[in-house]
Amino acid sequence: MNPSLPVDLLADAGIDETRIAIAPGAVLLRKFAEHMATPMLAAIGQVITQAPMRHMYTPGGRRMSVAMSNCGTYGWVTDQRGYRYTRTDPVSGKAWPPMPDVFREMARKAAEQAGYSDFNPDACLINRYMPGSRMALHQDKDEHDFSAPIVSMSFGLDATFLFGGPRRTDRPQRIPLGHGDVLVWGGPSRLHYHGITPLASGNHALTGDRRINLTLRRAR
Ligand SMILES: O=C(O)CCC(=O)C(=O)O
Ligand SMILES: [Fe+2]
Repeated sequence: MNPSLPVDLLADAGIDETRIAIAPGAVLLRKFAEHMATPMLAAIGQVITQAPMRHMYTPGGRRMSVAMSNCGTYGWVTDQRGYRYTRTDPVSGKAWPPMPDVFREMARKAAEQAGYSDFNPDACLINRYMPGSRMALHQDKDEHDFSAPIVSMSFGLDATFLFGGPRRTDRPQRIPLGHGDVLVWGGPSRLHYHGITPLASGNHALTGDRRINLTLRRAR
């Protein structure tokens, strides 16, 4: 089977169905990372042997249903002291594992496709969703500079991404995300509220009973 064939036929017909505008500054790149899923999942496996996935606690004391780890110069953490980026993993006291080149390059290419040149992420959050795991509507606003976009990659089970507006009360769009899909948002939508509805159970050939998300950002 040649999975790229239907896309090529669409491209020949002048239809670019893989690149979908979501909002000003926000683009969904369907299956953009699919061809690199196997090496990327292997790289995630390497990272989490050094910085194991863990359930963090919100500043309000709630255990997050999503398990997380990080790689890159900075890692995003949350505990009773608040949401922030750290250079070291609070569990081990060691630096976060380096960001695999394959993550950095995929993120850079996706950002470019979405109209953001020279994206240079210094932080990669790894999110693991099991059935029932969710992420409530929030803004990504712990970064110092909002000029860089966010690049978010999905692997494994399908999810429903909620993409809202600049106010928490703005009614979100429901965007189905599948294996290999990459969502990029920045510019006018950089601070838009977003989240993930509770993951449905299922089985994926590469990830089994879970969804893995990589969220790449410029923290500093
Ligand atoms: O899992 C996702 O697709 C979204 C993750 C997210 O919004 C975040 O980690 O800030
Ligand atoms: Fe987010």
